[in-house]
Amino acid sequence: MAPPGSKGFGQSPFPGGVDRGLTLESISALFPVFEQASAGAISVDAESRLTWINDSYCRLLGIEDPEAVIGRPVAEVIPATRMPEVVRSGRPLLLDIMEYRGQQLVVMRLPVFNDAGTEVQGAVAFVLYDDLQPLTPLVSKYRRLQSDLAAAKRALAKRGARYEMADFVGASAAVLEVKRRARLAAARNTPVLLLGETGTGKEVLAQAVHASSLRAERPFVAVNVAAIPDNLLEAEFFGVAPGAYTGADKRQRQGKFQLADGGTLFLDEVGDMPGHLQAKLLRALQEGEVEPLGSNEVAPVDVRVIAATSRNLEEMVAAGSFRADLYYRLNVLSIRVPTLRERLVDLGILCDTILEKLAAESGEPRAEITAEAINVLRQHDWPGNIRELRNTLEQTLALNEECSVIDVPQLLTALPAPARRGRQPGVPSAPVRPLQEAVRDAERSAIHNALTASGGNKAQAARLLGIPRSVLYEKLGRLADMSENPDE
Ligand SMILES: Nc1ncnc2c1ncn2[C@@H]1O[C@H](COP(=O)(O)OP(=O)(O)OP(=O)(O)O)[C@@H](O)[C@H]1O
Repeated sequence: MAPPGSKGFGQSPFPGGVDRGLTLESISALFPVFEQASAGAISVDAESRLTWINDSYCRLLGIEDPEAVIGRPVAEVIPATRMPEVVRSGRPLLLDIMEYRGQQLVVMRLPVFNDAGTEVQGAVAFVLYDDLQPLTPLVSKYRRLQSDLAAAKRALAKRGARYEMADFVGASAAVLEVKRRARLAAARNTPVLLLGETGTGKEVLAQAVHASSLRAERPFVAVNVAAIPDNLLEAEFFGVAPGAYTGADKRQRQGKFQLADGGTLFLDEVGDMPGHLQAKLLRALQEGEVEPLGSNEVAPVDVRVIAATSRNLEEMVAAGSFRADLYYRLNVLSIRVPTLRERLVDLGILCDTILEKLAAESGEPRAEITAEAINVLRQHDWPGNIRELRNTLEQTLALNEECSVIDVPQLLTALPAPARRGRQPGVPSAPVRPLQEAVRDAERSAIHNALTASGGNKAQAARLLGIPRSVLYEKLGRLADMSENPDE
């Protein structure tokens, strides 16, 4: 039956029109059909007191003396009933599952209106099924879909965070301390600040903290502040309201904060954040709300922030280029991630893990590395840290076909020049040459090192070298000219 006021199409089944709720008169024709087809029926008055109950419902509920329950509030007789809600709202509950002493009953509840259709004068209810058996296929399909959904959500969350605590490899005292603090961070919900040079594993650690936290099943969203042009950062972080500017999407575009809702947002290179956005980030952290670009409304977000930087934030605060209030907000729990130079004892285990990963990625047999080769690696300074170590091992394998054991000669094909010279005190490490030539070679080697460490990323290499990107391009151009005309 169409509810009062609803629209429909085609020829109406009720030519006289339907403009009232169910009245006693209209329900009386249908009542016997429902009553006999169902496993039980009751009616209540405008105060939700039981006015009538049939035999089968009494049997179902185990009521021996029906007279004793008539006139009592229905909720006293059937504690899980929602009849009072139907009487109060005047809205039917067409299908509901109600628990009664361990059984699950599928029930339908309908409000009953007075003749004028203006006031609820009670309600009737029918037990459609007293056993879920006939609904089993439906229920099991629902359960299967629920568990597929949960599995898909878990897989999605894992895709966000690929690393766990065990992936932060190392057994040195410095690494054990890092892991102790990371576990502490995982158990809390406060912001975490990861400090360390490029390639030391800050992102690995951020993912590990997320994976060990209560938010592990929720998203892990990473954003590298240095990699996004300043004018796009605000939209990237906080999203864009529909039609915020000419050409903007008609729909709302979610920012990283909204995408990370319920989970963790990893802000890499937070020291590169421009001033005006630092204020907005501070507000998001303090108030737990964000304001999409072009919107005057704020939206609540529940995000745990892990920030990382290779820059000296304290110095930046002193110089006025990083807000002190944001710094203190981010620096609730800080973890200094050690450089590879500080934990050379971990070289062996790191090489082992990296070679294992490289084999899994390429499908080739796993290569071994000799103790002598590791000794050579120990001589190097590793400005690009573990990322550089990984690149060096990857290049060694690429340059030495079918290499099953990496020994010193294989390693030297890929290792940047300075480490090859070794450190022999008292013996010149290279022939004495004119200073200009030595400086040029040192510059070439420093640039080569930085590019290897950054995996060819020139912006990152320039940062490692402590020079602007434009200067790096200029130097690369000059070095290229020199290799073409070596006598210049
Ligand atoms: N402790 C570790 N154990 C194993 N692998 C590591 C470890 N730390 C880093 N790596 C590997 O080194 C590479 C660089 O790590 P990651 O990106 O986490 O460094 P980062 O400090 O965040 O660098 P950046 O500051 O340049 O973003 C990755 O390939 C990562 O798998």
